[in-house]
Amino acid sequence: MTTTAPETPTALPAAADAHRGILRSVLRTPRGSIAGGFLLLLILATLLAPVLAPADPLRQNLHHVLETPSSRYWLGTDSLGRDLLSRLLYGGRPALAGVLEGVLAQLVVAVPLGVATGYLGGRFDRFVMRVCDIVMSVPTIVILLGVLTIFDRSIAAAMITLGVLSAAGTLRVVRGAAMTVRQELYVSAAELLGLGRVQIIFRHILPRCRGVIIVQTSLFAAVAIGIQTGLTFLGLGPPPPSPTWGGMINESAVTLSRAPWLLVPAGGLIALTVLAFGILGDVVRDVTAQSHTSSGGLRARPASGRRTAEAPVEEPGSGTEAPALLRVRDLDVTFLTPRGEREVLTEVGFDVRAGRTLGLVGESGSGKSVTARAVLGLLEANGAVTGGSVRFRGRELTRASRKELAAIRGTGIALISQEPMVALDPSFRIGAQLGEVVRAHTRMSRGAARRRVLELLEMVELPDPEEIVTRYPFQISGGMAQRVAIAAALAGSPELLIADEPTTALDVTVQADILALLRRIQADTGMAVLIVTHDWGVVADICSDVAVMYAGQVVESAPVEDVFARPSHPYTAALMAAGPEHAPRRTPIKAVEGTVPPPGDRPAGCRFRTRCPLAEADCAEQEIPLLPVGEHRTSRCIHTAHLEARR
Ligand SMILES: Nc1ncnc2c1ncn2[C@@H]1O[C@H](COP(=O)(O)OP(=O)(O)OP(=O)(O)O)[C@@H](O)[C@H]1O
Repeated sequence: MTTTAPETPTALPAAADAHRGILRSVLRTPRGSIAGGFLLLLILATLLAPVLAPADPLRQNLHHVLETPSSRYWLGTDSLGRDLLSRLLYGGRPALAGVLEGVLAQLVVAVPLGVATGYLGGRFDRFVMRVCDIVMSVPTIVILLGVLTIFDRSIAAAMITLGVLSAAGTLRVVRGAAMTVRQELYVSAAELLGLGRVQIIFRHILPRCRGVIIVQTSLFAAVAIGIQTGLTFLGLGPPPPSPTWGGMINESAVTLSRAPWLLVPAGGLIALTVLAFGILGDVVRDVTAQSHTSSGGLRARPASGRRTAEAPVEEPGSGTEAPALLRVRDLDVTFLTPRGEREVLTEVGFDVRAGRTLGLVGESGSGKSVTARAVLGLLEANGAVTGGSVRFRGRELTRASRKELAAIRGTGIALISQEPMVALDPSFRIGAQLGEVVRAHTRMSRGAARRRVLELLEMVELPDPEEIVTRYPFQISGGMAQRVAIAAALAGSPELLIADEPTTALDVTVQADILALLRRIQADTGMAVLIVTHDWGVVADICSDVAVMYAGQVVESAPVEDVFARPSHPYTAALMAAGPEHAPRRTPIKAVEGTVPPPGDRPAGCRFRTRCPLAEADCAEQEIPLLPVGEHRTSRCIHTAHLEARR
């Protein structure tokens, strides 16, 4: 699970392109440029109809009826001798105005509600979805005919109604996109850094939904033009002799056998317009899909692929009397899976004291990440804290409201993650992102926030902060991104920093620098650190206390020197079998034979007993509690004496 990021700036030209603007990317494709160009010309031509039209669209000339195209009448004339080109140009105005009215109505309803429901979820989401179900079951055409009757054939009223009714479908699509973006780590990171919900929606969610919004708008425009012309074909809307595209089709139908050409200009233009909107929607979809693929490396990893750790302790050995800043006790977390409920954490407990660093260690699947997420109140939707407590500065977090948690994040507790790149929104420059975080915590002017950003970048020892602020995340290396993430975490001067494998994704040479930086910042600020790691080198380098996790429990906790000197759980001993003094620095924890049993498959009694060299019959008899094994030390083993004897 360890991935190493190259220390050269990540080259993602496709992603860079994607972020330069959907419109430009669309216009670079042949289909997009033709469809876009056609629509642009159409809009300009209809707007400039009074200038461009060769004749008055209402002027009749009964000497020239039903003419085919000629140098005088470029597109011919209708049954009353009116110039078809002029009527088409003028008729485009109500058609495109109708589309605009419908599109605006749809956007006004669908975008705010779609983004809000996708991001916020919960009861509000469920209520809006039920309303959507009802709206979608209503027969649109019947409502439109009713509206036309009530509003005296007003096409504007009909198109606005069409937009509102169609918003239900678009809302669902936008909601889906917002839900996906909601899972991105940079959104969690923004929450953790203390950004408000409205800020997150405008800065992170909405920009990432714009692709689907444009696609939906284009496709709706294609439908709207069909409906607008259909209604005018039926004689609704502006009464004759006002030119409308639908009306022109209607007129051509009357003389179809005598003058079939009459159908071609209006019919062709409507078909081309519908086609152009459709193609534009397709191209935007392709372009945005490409941009998502090309920035695939920046997406959140699935939950099971992440790491964190915790450990249960009564008084995890710290050797100091400082009160615990973070106190976790008997924490149970359960996930609802396709195979039923699974208790992933059982009675996890540990303390993190001011100025100290607790390392959570354990193999993959031991529950480290879930512990960290539970502390931060960021469990996935299928997970819940089912027991125990998480207290920060004495305040219970498991029952805290969203608002209370938001107030603590960033200024109380901050997070840096394993892959800093995913915690940074690829669409914004570093300076803008950091500035936003700084301003979320302080009521600074933009200028003051900019100075603070430069200060923070200097604090994390980044060379040339003035230049760094102008770069996008994909233009900096993994090590630099981690420093930026640390700078963002420090913006709110947090008392506790949770570092989820902060060096795992980095090049070995950069890992030591980042750890040294963390150590220095901790010494300067006195903040507490909870660090999740697989790496005994990291533990030795930076931790003052250790909590070892196995199969959803803390099995040992102690001051770091004690653990290295004399592990008091066979699992810890097995993990350290190579001996930290012999193990190369910053090497992953040595694997113990076998694997961590998954939540549904844990043995009764001691969870480690199936892999334990010291296991005896009594290990299976009952769950083993955390037992004190010395000052500030606890172990979940009833045979520690045997461990001593084997030394
Ligand atoms: N959303 C979820 N739904 C169901 N099970 C989950 C979910 N998230 C985590 N788990 C399970 O919880 C257990 C602990 O996972 P966790 O990611 O905390 O382990 P970890 O010790 O951090 O491992 P790693 O170091 O590989 O990240 C695993 O068995 C995992 O499958």
